[in-house]
Amino acid sequence: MVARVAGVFDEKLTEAIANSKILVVGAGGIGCEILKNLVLTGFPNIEIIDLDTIDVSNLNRQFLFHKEHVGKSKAQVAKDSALSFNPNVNIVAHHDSVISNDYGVSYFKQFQIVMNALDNRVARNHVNRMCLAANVPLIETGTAGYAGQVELIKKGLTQCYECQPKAPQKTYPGCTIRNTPSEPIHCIVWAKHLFNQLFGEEDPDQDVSPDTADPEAAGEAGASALSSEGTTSGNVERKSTRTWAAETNYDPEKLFTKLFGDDIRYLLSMENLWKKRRPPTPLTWNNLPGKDNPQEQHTGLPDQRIWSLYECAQVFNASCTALQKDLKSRPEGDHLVWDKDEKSAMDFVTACANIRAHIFNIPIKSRFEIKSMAGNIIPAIATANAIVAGLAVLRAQAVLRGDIASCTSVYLRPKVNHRGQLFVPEKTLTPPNPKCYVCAPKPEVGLACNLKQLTLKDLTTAFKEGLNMQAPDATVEGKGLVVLSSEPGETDHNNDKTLEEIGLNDGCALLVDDFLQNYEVRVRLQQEDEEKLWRLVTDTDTPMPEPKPANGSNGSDPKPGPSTSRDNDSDSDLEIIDEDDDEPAVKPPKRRRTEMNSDEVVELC
Ligand SMILES: Nc1ncnc2c1ncn2[C@@H]1O[C@H](COP(=O)(O)OP(=O)(O)OP(=O)(O)O)[C@@H](O)[C@H]1O
Ligand SMILES: [Zn+2]
Repeated sequence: MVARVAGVFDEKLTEAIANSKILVVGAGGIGCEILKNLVLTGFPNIEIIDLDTIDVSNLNRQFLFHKEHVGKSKAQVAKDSALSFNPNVNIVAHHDSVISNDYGVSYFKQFQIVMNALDNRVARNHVNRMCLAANVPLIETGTAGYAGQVELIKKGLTQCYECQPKAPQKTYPGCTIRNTPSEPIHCIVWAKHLFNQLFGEEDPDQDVSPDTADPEAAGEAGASALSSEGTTSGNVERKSTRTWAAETNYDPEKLFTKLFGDDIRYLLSMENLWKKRRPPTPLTWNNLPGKDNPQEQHTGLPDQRIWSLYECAQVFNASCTALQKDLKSRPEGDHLVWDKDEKSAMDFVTACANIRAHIFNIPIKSRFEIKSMAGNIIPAIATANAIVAGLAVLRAQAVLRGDIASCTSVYLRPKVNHRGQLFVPEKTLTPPNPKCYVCAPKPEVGLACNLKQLTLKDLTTAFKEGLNMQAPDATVEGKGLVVLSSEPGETDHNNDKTLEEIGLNDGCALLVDDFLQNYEVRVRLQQEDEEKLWRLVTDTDTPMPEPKPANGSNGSDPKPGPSTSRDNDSDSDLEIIDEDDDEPAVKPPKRRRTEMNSDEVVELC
């Protein structure tokens, strides 16, 4: 292996590699490449964690996996394949989530470097905190299509993964989704919400029924709707879609009639909506176009063929039945999770999105196109993964040499820029944000909420979802009074009490900590009567300190530096650079991190 060939690396690096232990988190597109590079470079001790099993769709770019491995643990197969290149490496594979109690701070402390090859923000945030707590350098990687990035996160020296706020996820106004869709994506989001309402985790923000509070309808909806013929069938009564469906035993015809007939008639009765728009056309189960049309000759892949409306209804029928069966086979209270790779789930969304699109005169799409839009799929490019993994291992070598200053973030651009660069390095390390609510010496954040309404249960959700904690404990600052305990049963009896009821008021500060993450943050409560239950107030306007030119970097280069922004549709949380010649060289890059999970956040309008 390279590190053992005399003269390739200097003695210091050869020794550092020989004594190193590296953790790779994620054995997907980038993780497999990193593992292969580490093994071929001669790194002797590696651990790899991945929670997933191998899917056939991974085989086109995850070259440690082959057809016979489908269904097997990614971590284990990655280990076995990598050992075939170099059987002398000590690799430990964990088929597990990195967000597990088994991987605490002391686990992380045994590594010289952690390398992230993940695909979601929650896991990235978690590893970021573990590495800060353990004071282990973290090399964070990501790709989106042909673009990619590698950045080093080192406590006290660089920004952490959470130093800059992430741009919000792509949102669509709730009334567009529920009342006035105009693009295929609106129907696809609606169909995914419908899946959750019927079979998944019910979320009140994902209501799919007509929105009578739509300001555009200006209150005239209710009266005319109630008097209209189509709403006498019980559908104006706004009961939960799940309750209604269960009462009909998920009868596909009845569901179809409600969703694509009665609800559409209800929408039509909101006349203001259709003054400047083409009104939708309600459908009837027994009278759908396309039944007698022979399938047109189609030469592409089956998934690329566009279904007739009749076929959509057939698929709706079959997928509803299959999903209901799946739901019924699970323990009481369990639910399905939408997955683009689950046949019935994908069929259901394709059929519902297309039926709704037809109703609203929106072009209908093939299953292939809908899958790509519903799953926010940016094609994963094997070469981009390989380049990023190569850069990551070069950075790992620099860290082991002690040359942290040269480990500036590097961006892989989809095309060469006007300076002929495909790889664009930052000129300097970007220092930590002193106001970061994760890596600041005394992390602090505001929580704006209505103290009269927010319950302790909601507070737990705010800490889990807003602060990305796994098991928060909270006490009142200065009093030591325990407000929330992660120990089951300790504070559960207060779950439904509001913050006001337990004596918390405006300006009160809580000390909130997560034992697993070794993370504590001071949370100031701020009374606010907003419609949103809670929101975090971060000090994001604080200007970043000027970065000092790093040794060995081209910090004195008078050429303008890159400004960065994130690809809003990226699932891999990637920063894409736009070159901006007007930026001064020393100005710190403005960063916006965004990440699309497959679920869009829908804002109420
Ligand atoms: N909490 C976690 N713990 C361990 N591994 C994780 C965790 N979250 C995600 N991963 C793993 O990170 C890897 C990311 O790889 P990649 O981005 O190539 O995604 P993929 O799931 O392999 O591909 P695709 O999403 O395109 O189907 C995946 O193998 C995934 O299982
Ligand atoms: Zn930070």
